[in-house]
Amino acid sequence: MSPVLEVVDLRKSFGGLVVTNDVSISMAAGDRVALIGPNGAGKTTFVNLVTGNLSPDAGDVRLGGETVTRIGAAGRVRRGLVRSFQVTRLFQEMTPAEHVALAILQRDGRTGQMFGNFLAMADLMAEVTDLLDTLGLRDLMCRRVSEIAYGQQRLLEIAVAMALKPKVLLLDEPAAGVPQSDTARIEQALADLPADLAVLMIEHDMDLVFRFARRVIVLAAGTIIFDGSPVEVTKDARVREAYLGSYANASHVA
Ligand SMILES: Nc1ncnc2c1ncn2[C@@H]1O[C@H](COP(=O)(O)OP(=O)(O)OP(=O)(O)O)[C@@H](O)[C@H]1O
Repeated sequence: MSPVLEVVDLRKSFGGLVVTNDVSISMAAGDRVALIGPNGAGKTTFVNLVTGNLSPDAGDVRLGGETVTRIGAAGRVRRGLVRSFQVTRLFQEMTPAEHVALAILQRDGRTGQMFGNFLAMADLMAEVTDLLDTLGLRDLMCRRVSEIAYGQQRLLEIAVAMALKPKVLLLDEPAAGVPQSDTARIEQALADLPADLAVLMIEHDMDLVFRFARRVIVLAAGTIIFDGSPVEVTKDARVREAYLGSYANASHVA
């Protein structure tokens, strides 16, 4: 299958520190990839380079075969590369329905036409309602974000990302900070993502990684030290040493 995302020899330094060291990965439609590694390994920097929030010193990013290295973040979103919206970027005074509606209008290049015509408005609201329903947020769609629980805000991030109809979705610790009682709902939302969507998730929670990912990439000091199956990752000596140690020894994985 031809890749939807290709990252080729990506390199980035901050001062004298090489944070992304000739990193290459390729993802196909339907991939479920977890990106793991110790704190400071360069995971967030890598995602920022892929999304266009940072410029690399060298290397290329390709989406569906098109080189987008010199295209900004908004242009990459239009081409189907979407990163989950961060809770910190949600507008506390706005409702989930308004967030999702704005994302749909942005996707369709209609942000100036929110109150265009009645039929278009009805279609928009139907799509908003459907999407929020899928994520279990329908009953909250007209509440302010400030009034809904943190776990629900994280679900709203996923809803906003999905409203943009991505081909590649990058998720940064989607369940971080969510109380244990609400993580099952987030895991369900991840399990329900469209089968043909390529998903790359940064995650520290190894139980979630092993339930979600069919492929694991390990970054350490800006270099990929492993790219393979979840079962193999626990057996890899370098990964155990750099990161997994106690988890693998506790043999949580079959
Ligand atoms: N804008 C910046 N300027 C200078 N150094 C930076 C900058 N951004 C990140 N770094 C450094 O780059 C290294 C990698 O950081 P990054 O946040 O990408 O790691 P990470 O793997 O995402 O870590 P964590 O798991 O803690 O989020 C760290 O040493 C960090 O201090």
